[in-house]
Amino acid sequence: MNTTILVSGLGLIGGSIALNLMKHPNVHVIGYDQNQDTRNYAYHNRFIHQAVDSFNKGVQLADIVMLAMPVQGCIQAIQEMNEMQLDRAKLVTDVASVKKPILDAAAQWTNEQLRFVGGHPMAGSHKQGIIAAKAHLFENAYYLFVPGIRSTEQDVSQLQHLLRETKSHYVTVDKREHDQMTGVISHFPHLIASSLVHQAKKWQRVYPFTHELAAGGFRDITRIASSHPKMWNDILIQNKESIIPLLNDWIQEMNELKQFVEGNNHEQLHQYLKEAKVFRDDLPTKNKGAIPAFYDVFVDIKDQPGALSEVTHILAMANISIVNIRILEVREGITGALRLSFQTEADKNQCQYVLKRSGYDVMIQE
Ligand SMILES: NC(=O)c1ccc[n+]([C@@H]2O[C@H](COP(=O)([O-])OP(=O)(O)OC[C@H]3O[C@@H](n4cnc5c(N)ncnc54)[C@H](O)[C@@H]3O)[C@@H](O)[C@H]2O)c1
Ligand SMILES: O=C(O)C(=O)C[C@]1(C(=O)O)C=C[C@@H](O)C=C1
Repeated sequence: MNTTILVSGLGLIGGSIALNLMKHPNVHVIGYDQNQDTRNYAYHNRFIHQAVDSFNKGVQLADIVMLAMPVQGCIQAIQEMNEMQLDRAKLVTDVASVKKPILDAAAQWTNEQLRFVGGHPMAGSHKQGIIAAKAHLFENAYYLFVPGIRSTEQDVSQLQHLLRETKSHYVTVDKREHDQMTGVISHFPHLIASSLVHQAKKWQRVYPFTHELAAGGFRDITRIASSHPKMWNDILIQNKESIIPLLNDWIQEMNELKQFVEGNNHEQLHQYLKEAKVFRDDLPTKNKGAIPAFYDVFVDIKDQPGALSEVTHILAMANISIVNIRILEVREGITGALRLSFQTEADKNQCQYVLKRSGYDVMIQE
Protein backbone atom coordinates (compact mmCIF):
# COMPACT_ATOMS: atom_id res chain seq x y z
CA MET A 1 0.00 0.00 0.00
CA ASN A 2 1.24 3.49 -0.83
CA THR A 3 2.16 5.95 1.91
CA THR A 4 1.62 9.62 1.17
CA ILE A 5 4.27 11.89 2.67
CA LEU A 6 4.19 15.66 2.77
CA VAL A 7 7.60 17.35 2.84
CA SER A 8 7.10 20.93 4.01
CA GLY A 9 10.12 23.15 3.31
CA LEU A 10 11.88 22.13 0.10
CA GLY A 11 15.33 23.56 0.78
CA LEU A 12 18.71 21.87 1.16
CA ILE A 13 17.46 19.26 3.64
CA GLY A 14 13.79 18.92 2.60
CA GLY A 15 14.81 18.72 -1.08
CA SER A 16 17.45 16.08 -0.36
CA ILE A 17 15.02 14.02 1.75
CA ALA A 18 12.35 14.29 -0.97
CA LEU A 19 14.80 12.94 -3.58
CA ASN A 20 15.38 9.89 -1.38
CA LEU A 21 11.68 9.33 -0.67
CA MET A 22 11.02 9.44 -4.44
CA LYS A 23 13.23 6.35 -4.82
CA HIS A 24 10.91 4.35 -2.56
CA PRO A 25 8.46 2.36 -4.70
CA ASN A 26 5.54 2.70 -2.26
CA VAL A 27 5.72 6.37 -1.45
CA HIS A 28 3.77 9.25 -2.94
CA VAL A 29 5.68 12.48 -2.21
CA ILE A 30 3.82 15.77 -1.87
CA GLY A 31 5.80 18.97 -1.50
CA TYR A 32 4.98 22.34 0.02
CA ASP A 33 7.22 25.39 0.35
CA GLN A 34 6.23 28.94 1.21
CA ASN A 35 8.16 30.02 -1.86
CA GLN A 36 6.18 29.32 -5.03
CA ASP A 37 9.27 29.23 -7.28
CA THR A 38 10.77 26.54 -5.04
CA ARG A 39 7.55 24.47 -5.24
CA ASN A 40 7.58 24.75 -9.03
CA TYR A 41 11.28 23.89 -9.25
CA ALA A 42 10.73 20.84 -7.04
CA TYR A 43 7.85 19.59 -9.12
CA HIS A 44 9.42 20.20 -12.54
CA ASN A 45 12.71 18.62 -11.49
CA ARG A 46 11.07 15.51 -9.98
CA PHE A 47 11.90 16.12 -6.35
CA ILE A 48 8.22 15.42 -5.61
CA HIS A 49 5.25 13.77 -7.30
CA GLN A 50 2.85 16.59 -6.48
CA ALA A 51 3.05 20.19 -5.26
CA VAL A 52 0.43 21.82 -3.03
CA ASP A 53 -0.09 25.54 -2.51
CA SER A 54 -0.93 25.41 1.19
CA PHE A 55 0.46 23.57 4.20
CA ASN A 56 -3.06 22.69 5.37
CA LYS A 57 -3.92 21.07 2.02
CA GLY A 58 -0.75 18.98 2.14
CA VAL A 59 -1.41 17.83 5.71
CA GLN A 60 -4.97 16.73 4.80
CA LEU A 61 -3.65 14.55 1.96
CA ALA A 62 -0.74 13.03 3.88
CA ASP A 63 -0.26 9.98 6.11
CA ILE A 64 3.09 11.32 7.23
CA VAL A 65 4.18 14.95 7.54
CA MET A 66 7.89 15.83 7.41
CA LEU A 67 8.69 19.36 8.61
CA ALA A 68 11.87 20.61 6.93
CA MET A 69 11.66 24.33 7.59
CA PRO A 70 13.81 26.46 9.93
CA VAL A 71 13.29 25.66 13.64
CA GLN A 72 10.86 28.52 14.28
CA GLY A 73 8.80 27.55 11.21
CA CYS A 74 8.58 23.94 12.45
CA ILE A 75 7.32 25.10 15.87
CA GLN A 76 4.71 27.29 14.21
CA ALA A 77 3.58 24.43 11.94
CA ILE A 78 3.27 22.12 14.97
CA GLN A 79 1.02 24.68 16.66
CA GLU A 80 -1.07 25.14 13.47
CA MET A 81 -1.56 21.39 13.08
CA ASN A 82 -3.11 21.16 16.53
CA GLU A 83 -5.96 23.42 15.31
CA MET A 84 -6.63 21.49 12.08
CA GLN A 85 -9.74 19.36 11.54
CA LEU A 86 -8.24 16.01 10.53
CA ASP A 87 -10.24 13.03 9.31
CA ARG A 88 -7.47 10.49 10.08
CA ALA A 89 -4.33 10.01 12.13
CA LYS A 90 -1.02 11.56 11.04
CA LEU A 91 2.53 10.72 11.99
CA VAL A 92 4.60 13.93 12.07
CA THR A 93 8.39 14.18 12.00
CA ASP A 94 10.92 16.96 11.41
CA VAL A 95 14.57 17.51 10.50
CA ALA A 96 15.37 20.53 12.66
CA SER A 97 18.83 20.84 14.19
CA VAL A 98 17.43 21.46 17.70
CA LYS A 99 15.10 18.96 19.32
CA LYS A 100 13.87 20.11 22.74
CA PRO A 101 11.80 23.14 21.61
CA ILE A 102 10.25 21.06 18.82
CA LEU A 103 9.41 18.07 21.02
CA ASP A 104 8.08 20.44 23.71
CA ALA A 105 5.80 22.15 21.16
CA ALA A 106 4.43 18.79 19.97
CA ALA A 107 3.95 17.67 23.59
CA GLN A 108 1.26 20.39 23.85
CA TRP A 109 -0.92 18.68 21.20
CA THR A 110 -4.47 18.08 22.32
CA ASN A 111 -5.44 16.88 18.82
CA GLU A 112 -5.59 13.09 19.26
CA GLN A 113 -5.01 12.48 15.55
CA LEU A 114 -1.40 13.63 15.83
CA ARG A 115 1.71 11.77 16.98
CA PHE A 116 5.31 12.89 16.77
CA VAL A 117 8.79 11.46 16.24
CA GLY A 118 11.60 14.03 16.06
CA GLY A 119 14.31 13.51 13.46
CA HIS A 120 17.67 15.05 12.62
CA PRO A 121 19.90 13.93 9.76
CA MET A 122 23.42 14.88 10.90
CA ALA A 123 24.67 16.02 7.53
CA GLY A 124 24.33 19.23 5.65
CA SER A 125 26.26 22.07 4.18
CA HIS A 126 26.89 25.79 4.42
CA LYS A 127 24.84 26.10 1.24
CA GLN A 128 21.10 26.61 1.25
CA GLY A 129 18.04 26.08 -0.91
CA ILE A 130 16.77 23.40 -3.23
CA ILE A 131 19.54 24.12 -5.74
CA ALA A 132 22.06 22.70 -3.24
CA ALA A 133 19.95 19.57 -2.47
CA LYS A 134 21.32 16.19 -3.46
CA ALA A 135 20.23 12.60 -2.93
CA HIS A 136 23.51 11.36 -1.48
CA LEU A 137 23.75 14.13 1.16
CA PHE A 138 23.01 11.77 4.06
CA GLU A 139 25.00 8.75 2.94
CA ASN A 140 26.94 7.30 5.89
CA ALA A 141 25.81 10.12 8.19
CA TYR A 142 23.92 9.56 11.44
CA TYR A 143 20.17 10.15 11.38
CA LEU A 144 18.96 10.81 14.92
CA PHE A 145 15.42 9.98 16.09
CA VAL A 146 13.72 11.31 19.22
CA PRO A 147 10.37 9.63 20.02
CA GLY A 148 7.70 12.14 21.08
CA ILE A 149 4.01 12.44 21.93
CA ARG A 150 1.84 9.35 21.26
CA SER A 151 4.59 7.77 19.10
CA THR A 152 5.23 4.03 19.10
CA GLU A 153 8.27 1.91 18.23
CA GLN A 154 6.44 1.01 15.04
CA ASP A 155 6.34 4.71 14.05
CA VAL A 156 10.10 4.98 14.38
CA SER A 157 10.57 1.75 12.36
CA GLN A 158 8.20 3.00 9.66
CA LEU A 159 10.15 6.26 9.25
CA GLN A 160 13.42 4.33 9.14
CA HIS A 161 12.03 2.03 6.49
CA LEU A 162 10.78 4.95 4.36
CA LEU A 163 14.11 6.77 4.68
CA ARG A 164 16.23 3.73 3.82
CA GLU A 165 17.46 5.27 0.53
CA THR A 166 19.30 7.96 2.53
CA LYS A 167 21.76 5.17 3.47
CA SER A 168 22.23 6.85 6.84
CA HIS A 169 22.83 5.20 10.21
CA TYR A 170 19.90 5.41 12.61
CA VAL A 171 20.30 6.21 16.29
CA THR A 172 17.56 6.96 18.83
CA VAL A 173 18.36 9.58 21.47
CA ASP A 174 16.64 11.70 24.08
CA LYS A 175 15.89 15.39 23.30
CA ARG A 176 18.17 16.75 26.04
CA GLU A 177 21.18 14.60 25.14
CA HIS A 178 20.55 15.44 21.48
CA ASP A 179 20.70 19.19 22.10
CA GLN A 180 23.75 18.94 24.32
CA MET A 181 25.73 16.74 21.90
CA THR A 182 24.84 18.75 18.80
CA GLY A 183 25.47 21.93 20.82
CA VAL A 184 29.07 20.78 21.31
CA ILE A 185 29.90 19.43 17.88
CA SER A 186 27.66 21.45 15.58
CA HIS A 187 26.06 24.59 17.03
CA PHE A 188 28.79 26.04 19.24
CA PRO A 189 31.49 25.69 16.51
CA HIS A 190 29.39 28.06 14.39
CA LEU A 191 29.79 30.81 16.94
CA ILE A 192 33.53 30.24 17.08
CA ALA A 193 33.88 30.19 13.27
CA SER A 194 31.95 33.46 13.02
CA SER A 195 33.99 35.06 15.81
CA LEU A 196 37.26 34.13 14.05
CA VAL A 197 35.98 35.80 10.91
CA HIS A 198 35.08 38.92 12.92
CA GLN A 199 38.56 38.97 14.41
CA ALA A 200 40.13 38.82 10.93
CA LYS A 201 37.75 41.55 9.77
CA LYS A 202 38.91 43.84 12.60
CA TRP A 203 42.58 43.21 11.79
CA GLN A 204 41.98 43.92 8.16
CA ARG A 205 41.41 47.53 9.13
CA VAL A 206 44.96 47.61 10.51
CA TYR A 207 46.57 45.54 7.74
CA PRO A 208 44.40 45.58 4.59
CA PHE A 209 46.44 42.67 3.20
CA THR A 210 45.25 40.29 6.00
CA HIS A 211 42.32 39.16 3.87
CA GLU A 212 44.62 38.06 1.04
CA LEU A 213 46.61 35.84 3.40
CA ALA A 214 43.61 33.74 4.44
CA ALA A 215 44.90 30.40 3.21
CA GLY A 216 43.93 26.75 3.87
CA GLY A 217 43.89 26.80 7.68
CA PHE A 218 41.67 29.86 8.10
CA ARG A 219 39.39 28.74 5.30
CA ASP A 220 39.03 25.22 6.77
CA ILE A 221 38.16 26.39 10.26
CA THR A 222 35.76 29.13 9.10
CA ARG A 223 33.90 27.35 6.24
CA ILE A 224 30.75 27.07 8.33
CA ALA A 225 30.72 30.82 8.97
CA SER A 226 29.41 31.04 5.39
CA SER A 227 26.20 29.23 6.42
CA HIS A 228 22.71 30.68 6.35
CA PRO A 229 22.69 33.39 9.13
CA LYS A 230 18.94 33.25 9.73
CA MET A 231 18.87 29.48 10.15
CA TRP A 232 21.81 29.56 12.59
CA ASN A 233 20.36 32.48 14.50
CA ASP A 234 17.30 30.30 15.11
CA ILE A 235 19.34 27.25 16.11
CA LEU A 236 21.63 29.09 18.54
CA ILE A 237 18.84 30.88 20.36
CA GLN A 238 16.62 27.78 20.49
CA ASN A 239 19.50 25.79 21.98
CA LYS A 240 20.67 28.45 24.43
CA GLU A 241 20.39 25.96 27.32
CA SER A 242 23.40 24.13 25.84
CA ILE A 243 25.15 27.12 24.26
CA ILE A 244 25.48 29.33 27.38
CA PRO A 245 27.38 26.72 29.48
CA LEU A 246 29.56 25.95 26.46
CA LEU A 247 30.38 29.66 26.07
CA ASN A 248 31.29 29.86 29.78
CA ASP A 249 33.56 26.78 29.47
CA TRP A 250 35.18 28.19 26.35
CA ILE A 251 35.92 31.58 27.98
CA GLN A 252 37.51 29.77 30.92
CA GLU A 253 39.55 27.59 28.58
CA MET A 254 40.76 30.61 26.59
CA ASN A 255 41.91 32.21 29.84
CA GLU A 256 43.89 29.05 30.69
CA LEU A 257 45.47 29.08 27.23
CA LYS A 258 46.35 32.75 27.69
CA GLN A 259 48.18 31.84 30.88
CA PHE A 260 50.11 29.03 29.12
CA VAL A 261 51.28 31.47 26.44
CA GLU A 262 51.95 34.43 28.76
CA GLY A 263 53.92 32.22 31.14
CA ASN A 264 55.95 30.52 28.34
CA ASN A 265 54.50 27.26 29.60
CA HIS A 266 55.78 25.06 26.76
CA GLU A 267 54.94 21.79 28.44
CA GLN A 268 51.28 22.53 29.17
CA LEU A 269 50.71 24.17 25.80
CA HIS A 270 52.32 21.24 24.02
CA GLN A 271 50.20 18.78 26.00
CA TYR A 272 47.06 20.78 25.15
CA LEU A 273 47.82 20.79 21.41
CA LYS A 274 48.80 17.12 21.47
CA GLU A 275 45.58 16.00 23.18
CA ALA A 276 43.56 17.98 20.64
CA LYS A 277 45.43 16.36 17.76
CA VAL A 278 44.88 12.84 19.11
CA PHE A 279 41.13 13.44 19.51
CA ARG A 280 40.78 15.19 16.12
CA ASP A 281 42.75 12.48 14.29
CA ASP A 282 40.44 9.87 15.74
CA LEU A 283 37.24 11.44 14.35
CA PRO A 284 35.40 9.16 11.92
CA THR A 285 36.26 10.97 8.68
CA LYS A 286 35.69 8.26 6.13
CA ASN A 287 32.57 6.36 6.86
CA LYS A 288 30.31 8.05 9.33
CA GLY A 289 29.40 11.18 11.13
CA ALA A 290 29.00 14.85 10.42
CA ILE A 291 32.18 15.07 8.38
CA PRO A 292 31.44 14.18 4.75
CA ALA A 293 33.14 11.09 3.36
CA PHE A 294 35.68 12.85 1.13
CA TYR A 295 38.93 11.33 0.00
CA ASP A 296 41.67 13.88 -0.56
CA VAL A 297 44.64 13.81 -2.89
CA PHE A 298 47.34 16.54 -2.89
CA VAL A 299 49.06 17.28 -6.19
CA ASP A 300 52.03 19.57 -6.80
CA ILE A 301 51.58 21.83 -9.82
CA LYS A 302 53.75 24.43 -11.52
CA ASP A 303 52.76 28.09 -11.39
CA GLN A 304 52.07 28.41 -15.10
CA PRO A 305 49.00 29.00 -17.28
CA GLY A 306 46.97 25.85 -17.88
CA ALA A 307 48.42 23.90 -14.91
CA LEU A 308 45.01 23.40 -13.31
CA SER A 309 43.20 22.51 -16.53
CA GLU A 310 45.87 19.90 -17.36
CA VAL A 311 45.15 18.05 -14.10
CA THR A 312 41.37 18.23 -14.51
CA HIS A 313 41.71 17.11 -18.15
CA ILE A 314 43.68 13.99 -17.14
CA LEU A 315 41.01 13.10 -14.56
CA ALA A 316 38.16 13.77 -16.99
CA MET A 317 39.81 11.48 -19.57
CA ALA A 318 39.94 8.74 -16.92
CA ASN A 319 36.26 9.39 -16.09
CA ILE A 320 37.00 10.34 -12.47
CA SER A 321 34.61 12.83 -10.80
CA ILE A 322 36.10 15.45 -8.54
CA VAL A 323 33.74 16.67 -5.80
CA ASN A 324 35.92 19.56 -4.69
CA ILE A 325 39.07 21.25 -5.83
CA ARG A 326 41.12 23.79 -3.91
CA ILE A 327 44.30 25.64 -4.84
CA LEU A 328 46.23 25.50 -1.58
CA GLU A 329 49.17 27.64 -2.51
CA VAL A 330 50.41 29.18 -5.70
CA ARG A 331 53.03 31.84 -5.25
CA GLU A 332 54.75 33.49 -8.14
CA GLY A 333 57.56 31.41 -9.60
CA ILE A 334 57.23 28.42 -7.26
CA THR A 335 55.34 25.16 -7.23
CA GLY A 336 51.84 25.24 -5.78
CA ALA A 337 49.54 22.50 -4.54
CA LEU A 338 46.05 21.38 -5.34
CA ARG A 339 43.74 19.54 -2.99
CA LEU A 340 41.39 17.30 -4.95
CA SER A 341 38.50 15.66 -3.09
CA PHE A 342 36.70 12.51 -4.23
CA GLN A 343 33.55 10.82 -3.03
CA THR A 344 34.95 7.28 -3.08
CA GLU A 345 38.19 5.57 -2.18
CA ALA A 346 38.26 3.96 -5.64
CA ASP A 347 38.24 7.43 -7.30
CA LYS A 348 41.02 8.57 -4.99
CA ASN A 349 43.20 5.55 -5.87
CA GLN A 350 42.48 5.90 -9.58
CA CYS A 351 43.40 9.62 -9.43
CA GLN A 352 46.68 8.80 -7.74
CA TYR A 353 47.45 6.23 -10.41
CA VAL A 354 46.67 8.37 -13.49
CA LEU A 355 48.40 11.51 -12.18
CA LYS A 356 51.56 9.62 -11.18
CA ARG A 357 51.57 8.03 -14.60
CA SER A 358 51.54 11.54 -16.10
CA GLY A 359 54.57 12.57 -14.00
CA TYR A 360 52.87 14.41 -11.12
CA ASP A 361 53.96 14.32 -7.49
CA VAL A 362 50.92 13.06 -5.62
CA MET A 363 50.31 12.70 -1.90
CA ILE A 364 47.39 11.09 -0.13
CA GLN A 365 45.97 12.04 3.25
CA GLU A 366 45.11 8.90 5.21
N1 LIG B 1 21.72 23.05 6.57
C1 LIG B 1 22.14 22.04 7.29
O1 LIG B 1 23.33 21.72 7.27
C2 LIG B 1 21.14 21.26 8.12
C3 LIG B 1 21.44 19.94 8.47
C4 LIG B 1 20.50 19.19 9.20
C5 LIG B 1 19.29 19.78 9.57
N2 LIG B 1 19.03 21.07 9.22
C6 LIG B 1 17.72 21.64 9.59
O2 LIG B 1 16.90 21.52 8.44
C7 LIG B 1 15.94 22.58 8.41
C8 LIG B 1 15.99 23.22 7.03
O3 LIG B 1 17.27 23.72 6.79
P1 LIG B 1 17.85 23.87 5.31
O4 LIG B 1 19.32 23.90 5.43
O5 LIG B 1 17.19 22.89 4.40
O6 LIG B 1 17.35 25.35 4.98
P2 LIG B 1 17.04 25.98 3.54
O7 LIG B 1 17.06 27.45 3.74
O8 LIG B 1 17.91 25.38 2.50
O9 LIG B 1 15.53 25.51 3.26
C9 LIG B 1 14.43 25.89 4.02
C10 LIG B 1 13.23 25.89 3.08
O10 LIG B 1 12.06 26.05 3.90
C11 LIG B 1 11.21 27.01 3.26
N3 LIG B 1 10.40 27.58 4.34
C12 LIG B 1 10.78 28.46 5.30
N4 LIG B 1 9.77 28.69 6.14
C13 LIG B 1 8.72 27.95 5.69
C14 LIG B 1 7.39 27.76 6.15
N5 LIG B 1 6.94 28.36 7.23
N6 LIG B 1 6.59 26.92 5.44
C15 LIG B 1 7.05 26.30 4.33
N7 LIG B 1 8.31 26.44 3.85
C16 LIG B 1 9.11 27.25 4.54
C17 LIG B 1 12.15 27.98 2.58
O11 LIG B 1 11.48 28.67 1.53
C18 LIG B 1 13.23 27.04 2.08
O12 LIG B 1 12.95 26.53 0.80
C19 LIG B 1 16.28 23.51 9.57
O13 LIG B 1 15.39 23.29 10.62
C20 LIG B 1 17.69 23.11 9.96
O14 LIG B 1 17.92 23.33 11.34
C21 LIG B 1 19.92 21.81 8.48
O1 LIG C 1 28.57 20.71 6.97
C1 LIG C 1 28.04 21.74 7.35
O2 LIG C 1 28.22 22.83 6.82
C2 LIG C 1 27.12 21.69 8.49
O3 LIG C 1 27.04 22.69 9.16
C3 LIG C 1 26.31 20.47 8.73
C4 LIG C 1 25.74 20.34 10.12
C5 LIG C 1 26.90 20.23 11.10
O4 LIG C 1 27.07 21.08 11.96
O5 LIG C 1 27.63 19.25 11.00
C6 LIG C 1 24.89 21.50 10.41
C7 LIG C 1 23.71 21.44 11.02
C8 LIG C 1 23.09 20.20 11.26
O6 LIG C 1 21.95 20.21 11.93
C9 LIG C 1 23.76 19.03 10.86
C10 LIG C 1 24.93 19.11 10.20
